[in-house]
Amino acid sequence: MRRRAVVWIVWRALRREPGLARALAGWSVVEALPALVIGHAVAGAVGGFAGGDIGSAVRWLGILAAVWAAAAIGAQRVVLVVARVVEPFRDIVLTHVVRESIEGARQEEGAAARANLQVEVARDALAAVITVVRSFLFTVAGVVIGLVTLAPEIALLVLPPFLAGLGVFLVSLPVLARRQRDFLIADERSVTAVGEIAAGLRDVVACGAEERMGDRAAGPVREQAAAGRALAAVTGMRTVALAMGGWLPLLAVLAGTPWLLRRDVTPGDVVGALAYVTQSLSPALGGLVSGLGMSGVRLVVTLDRLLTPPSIPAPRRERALRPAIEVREVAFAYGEHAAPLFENLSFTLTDGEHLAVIGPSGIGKSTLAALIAGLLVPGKGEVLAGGVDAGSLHPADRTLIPQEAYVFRGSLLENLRYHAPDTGVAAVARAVGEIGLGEFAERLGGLGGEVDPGALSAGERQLIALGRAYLAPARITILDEATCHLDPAAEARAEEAFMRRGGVLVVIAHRTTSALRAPRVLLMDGPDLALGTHQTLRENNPRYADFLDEKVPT
Ligand SMILES: Nc1ncnc2c1ncn2[C@@H]1O[C@H](COP(=O)(O)OP(=O)(O)OP(=O)(O)O)[C@@H](O)[C@H]1O
Repeated sequence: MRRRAVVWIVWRALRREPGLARALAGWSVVEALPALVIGHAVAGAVGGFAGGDIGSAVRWLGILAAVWAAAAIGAQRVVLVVARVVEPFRDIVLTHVVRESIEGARQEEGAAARANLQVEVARDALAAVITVVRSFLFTVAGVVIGLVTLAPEIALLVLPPFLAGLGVFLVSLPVLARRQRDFLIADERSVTAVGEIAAGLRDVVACGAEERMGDRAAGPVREQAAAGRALAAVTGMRTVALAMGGWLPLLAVLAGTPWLLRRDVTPGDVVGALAYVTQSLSPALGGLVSGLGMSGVRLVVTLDRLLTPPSIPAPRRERALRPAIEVREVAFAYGEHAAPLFENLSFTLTDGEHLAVIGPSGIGKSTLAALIAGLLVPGKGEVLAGGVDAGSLHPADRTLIPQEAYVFRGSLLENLRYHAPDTGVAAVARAVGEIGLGEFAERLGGLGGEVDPGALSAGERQLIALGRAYLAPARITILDEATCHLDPAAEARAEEAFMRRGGVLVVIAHRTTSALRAPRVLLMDGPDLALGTHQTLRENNPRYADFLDEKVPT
């Protein structure tokens, strides 16, 4: 379908302007003139010099120089004509993609913008393919005519190995195209995987999930390496084709020279034949092999993307609309012989739910946060976020703020809009008010005020990180003692802002007062975990009551 579409579009462009086909053919002939003339000119010049007819030799060289000059003009005109042939291709493909976009077949964010870029790439690739194939055909035609008119015996020596090399290349082309395509796709996958990890690197380090993330990236990287090796194997076929088609004819002429001389072929004709092979035939085959191998494959891969509707409908959007956490029979331990932190943990949080996790230091609260964020993998059971494995979440789908907040040198606005760069200033100002950043922003001189990370207190840094998470598009927010440097009133204000914001909120509590605000509370105080509301836990769970009594002075 793709190949037919390309041929159809090129055909339409040529039919729309019949003069275009004529101009392309005419200028291609001019461009290929040296391929036709070079052997005769060299043979004539050698014959002239050898026979003492310097005038004839110089005339032949003059003809060759004139032909090269004409070919240079021809090459320039060919570029202009090819540009006119491929321009309608750009318009037709782009119209097709935009129509699909409007009709909803591919309602991905930024699809049209990305398609525009890809269409440019495809157009350039098509121009390169047309240029290369056309140049090859006209050059080979020129060489064949030149050889046959120079000495048909030489054509007999040159053409069979050349055609064999061409055949090997054409046979290997589909496999080469497939392998190159696989390699490009594997390359993109590994870049995406590494890019996603890089985007969440701070969380990864904060949660000690380097190994897990390394494992996650290792799969695509290994696949890319395998695709690279498979590609290298067929690339060898290309070298064989080039050696057969480009260099065997040369050897055949050299080895056949005695035979040629016996059949009254002159030494000048033999040198002329060598010029045909080395200056025209071999470079033409090399150009076809590398041009089709690169531009042809790029054209096929890009058109594939453009003309085939995506088979996987944008999963991220849907997940973002239905945030939910499902922790199912999870067991986790750091290492084989370590005591398990959880043995059979299960709970579900739906959109709008808010859970506070409380428990003594070192019991595993941050570990639970990392499991929910998908930064750690449970030993048993599973953690789902938005219906998929939490480990496969895109970093933009959830926000995890650890204790030590990250801010960078730049304006307060830049710091706050880090995860949502398109947010309007009015929305940022509202978030500042909600989170309780107003006073600090005022001191800084407004949203444009410069943030100097070293000059800020830990609490101020936390407020900025909270404001940033509040504005982030993620609908799953995990605050891992992210308010520990705030005073209780500021902490309450920030948590309440997140509760009003919606989505799923998990607060790893630094103070037990967080539990009083949360509709659901998870008490971690040993392997038996208790989950309930503050009220039910207080009434039914003596450990919870003790824990609160210890922590909250009455
Ligand atoms: N990467 C790790 N490798 C091995 N053990 C770890 C690792 N991270 C944490 N631990 C251990 O796991 C246990 C739980 O740690 P975790 O940080 O989850 O507890 P916590 O309840 O969040 O503690 P705190 O309130 O002090 O932050 C602790 O004993 C800790 O030493």
